[in-house]
Amino acid sequence: MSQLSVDPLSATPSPVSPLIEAEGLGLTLSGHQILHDVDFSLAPGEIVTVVGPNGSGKTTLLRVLIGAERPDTGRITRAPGLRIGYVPQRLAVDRTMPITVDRFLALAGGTPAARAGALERTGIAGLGGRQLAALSGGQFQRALLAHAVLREPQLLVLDEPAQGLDQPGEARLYGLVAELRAEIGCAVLMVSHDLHVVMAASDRVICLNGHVCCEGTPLVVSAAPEYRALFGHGTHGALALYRHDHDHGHEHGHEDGHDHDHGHGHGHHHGHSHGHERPESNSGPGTPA
Ligand SMILES: Nc1ncnc2c1ncn2[C@@H]1O[C@H](COP(=O)(O)OP(=O)(O)OP(=O)(O)O)[C@@H](O)[C@H]1O
Repeated sequence: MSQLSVDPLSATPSPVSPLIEAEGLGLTLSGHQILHDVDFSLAPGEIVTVVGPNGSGKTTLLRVLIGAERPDTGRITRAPGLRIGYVPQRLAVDRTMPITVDRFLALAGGTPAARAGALERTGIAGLGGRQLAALSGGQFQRALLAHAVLREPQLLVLDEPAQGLDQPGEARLYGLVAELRAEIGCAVLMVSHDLHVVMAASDRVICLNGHVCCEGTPLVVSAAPEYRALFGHGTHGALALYRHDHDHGHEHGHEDGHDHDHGHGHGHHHGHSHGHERPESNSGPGTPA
């Protein structure tokens, strides 16, 4: 479906320029090709989730798209002055270095009122004086979100924002992400391993395995052969794959009770039949506003 805006002067619908548009992205690190031939486009207000096996390049793609990593090939166009709020995959807080939530937010700038507003928005009002290292997992992820929304971003980039949370906590966090999108009007680009969440909260899903295996609405992707080759059949595929891979050597206390799918799908499927279901406004070259 194409995204249109109405020009108040002419009252004629006009296509909305993408926030980020990229073509033919490729990146090799330490002699390993991490990404190749990746095309990408993100419209204002859209929620796009990247799924893929461990090591498939999801974090790297996010870093390339926000400009933290330079691709070897391809081109990226970002809307001029694009304000991005970023929650990285890992942020370790050293308990020996005390820092309160409010001081942490202050690192991103903003007035005390703006910081209080960000805490309010993310459901942790009143925790500003708490030590960052003393927060629960869910509170910590919310503090990271508060940091990311402080400057009213046009784009929120979230790399597994619900990691370490139990299922209800995960559902609440993604509910919050949807609320923030509605309130701020920002687009959201995130990495997630939870297909249920993807189905509920995303406008579009990109299945990545070094390249874009398939993309489209959650329903289209979950039925795509490329997706199923990676994650297996049924809605538990993605979750089970992730849980299994992360079950050894990590202390995820909440994982008991989940089915473990030992059919890894690590024979990475490189068939290129793109089940693309792109919004029309994303398919052509555009000059971002
Ligand atoms: N700076 C680097 N130098 C060399 N290899 C790297 C570097 N960064 C990432 N890689 C490799 O690139 C591959 C993709 O990593 P990336 O973190 O993007 O995957 P991912 O899909 O986000 O994985 P996960 O689901 O486990 O978080 C991995 O094999 C990783 O070891």
